[in-house]
Amino acid sequence: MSTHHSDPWRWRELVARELRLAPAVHEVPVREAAGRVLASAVRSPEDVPAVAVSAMDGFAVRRADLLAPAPTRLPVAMDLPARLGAVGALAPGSAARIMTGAPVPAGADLIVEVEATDADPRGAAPAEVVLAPRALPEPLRHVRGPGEEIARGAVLAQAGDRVGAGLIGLACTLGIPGLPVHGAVRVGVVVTGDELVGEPAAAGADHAAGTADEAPGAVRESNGAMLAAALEADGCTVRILRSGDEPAQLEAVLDEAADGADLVLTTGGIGHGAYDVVKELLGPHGRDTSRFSHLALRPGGPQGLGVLRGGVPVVHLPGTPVGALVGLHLFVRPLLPGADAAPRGMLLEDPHGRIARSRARDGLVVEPGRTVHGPDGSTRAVLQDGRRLAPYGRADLLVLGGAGAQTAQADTALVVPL
Ligand SMILES: Nc1nc2c(c(=O)[nH]1)N[C@H]1C(S)=C(S)[C@@H](COP(=O)(O)OP(=O)(O)OC[C@H]3O[C@@H](n4cnc5c(N)ncnc54)[C@H](O)[C@@H]3O)O[C@H]1N2
Ligand code: MOO
Repeated sequence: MSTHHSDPWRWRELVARELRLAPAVHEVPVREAAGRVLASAVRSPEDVPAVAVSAMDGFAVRRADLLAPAPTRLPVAMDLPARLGAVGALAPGSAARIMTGAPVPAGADLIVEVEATDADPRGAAPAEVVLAPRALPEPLRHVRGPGEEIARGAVLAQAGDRVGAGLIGLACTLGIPGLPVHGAVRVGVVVTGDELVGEPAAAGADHAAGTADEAPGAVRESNGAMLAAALEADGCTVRILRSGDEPAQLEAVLDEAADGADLVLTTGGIGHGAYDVVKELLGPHGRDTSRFSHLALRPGGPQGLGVLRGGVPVVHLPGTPVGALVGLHLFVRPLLPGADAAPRGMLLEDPHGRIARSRARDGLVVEPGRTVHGPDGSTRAVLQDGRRLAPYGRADLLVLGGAGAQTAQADTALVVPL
């Protein structure tokens, strides 16, 4: 790969900087927010607990009344279950039987757990109790103060977090009725090429079986369904459209794709040939609204980005299916709210040393890998055998090699989950 090719990491930054997706934001009822991506941070509207409550079943007392370590006999003046209703003050020289979660009466400053008394934990409250803690408890022992669990204003989750069961429980605890989540990112995928045959693969459609033999040079369209599968896994909704290699046709198809979309992707037509329709229409000799580059990246070298009519961002991916898939994962997924696209280090099993050898090359070299969990608790990326497309049948990782993916440990590679 020659050195004039641009750095893929810088391209990734450029795409993220220039193309901002603005998917709709909805406030949805808490139960419907599960699995969606937060559009803004969620803060606690109140203190939890709202007032001081007991953390133990036992007796609320005034510390000054305890003779500990000697036992103390006190009359039981109140019985406080964890129920609704106002709680009066505790008279000096008396105890209140109290249950876990019940508000601590004014005047009481600690709880003696029932195990440290002579009281029967069941049945009616006794008239008197002997309190025998081993030592004099610290002030506020077993009292949970206001805001001790959750302080009012505390950030419970950040924008971009996926809503999980924990946040749903918190929202219910706090009486938060709805959460602000992103609507699905609507993506128009435009596949280009006069050689493509078969119906564009609508979700659930029986995909174009047998049609490739109908004409010499025909290629079954596969990028649409492949990219849609990856995008839908990130919660996007996808429309697949097709264009031939005529700029006028592509122009009309792009207008249609951009209508109601947050993002448009194209595949094909960005190489160095005579019929590169995407480049011809949108590049410097056409509308000049997209820029194109050949990155030091294999596969997926040719890439582009721009803005369509109506301000809709567009990413141009190469036509080769593996190049398009790599481009999607490296450059498009980082734009999608909640997508898990960050490269991470993983132990690598590479029996033929392909990644190690690739490190002599510029930029990034991408190979398909599969996650394997060892009996020793280790997780490893195992490189899949085969050329180009075939090993992607079982791949769940992109394994990054080349000089642009050096890691500190030789047995570790950067991977991106597929
Ligand atoms: N002179 C040079 N030629 C090429 C270079 C180069 O550096 N110098 N780079 C090569 C690389 S790398 C790639 S990748 C391709 C990119 O070209 P395009 O993005 O214009 O892709 P197409 O030519 O349209 O298609 C390439 C290949 O993929 C098949 N294809 C396209 N779309 C689909 C689809 N939707 N489903 C299935 N298959 C598809 C298409 O039939 C071609 O076989 O440029 C190289 N050339
Ligand atoms: O960059 Mo291309 O054919 O290697 O996808």
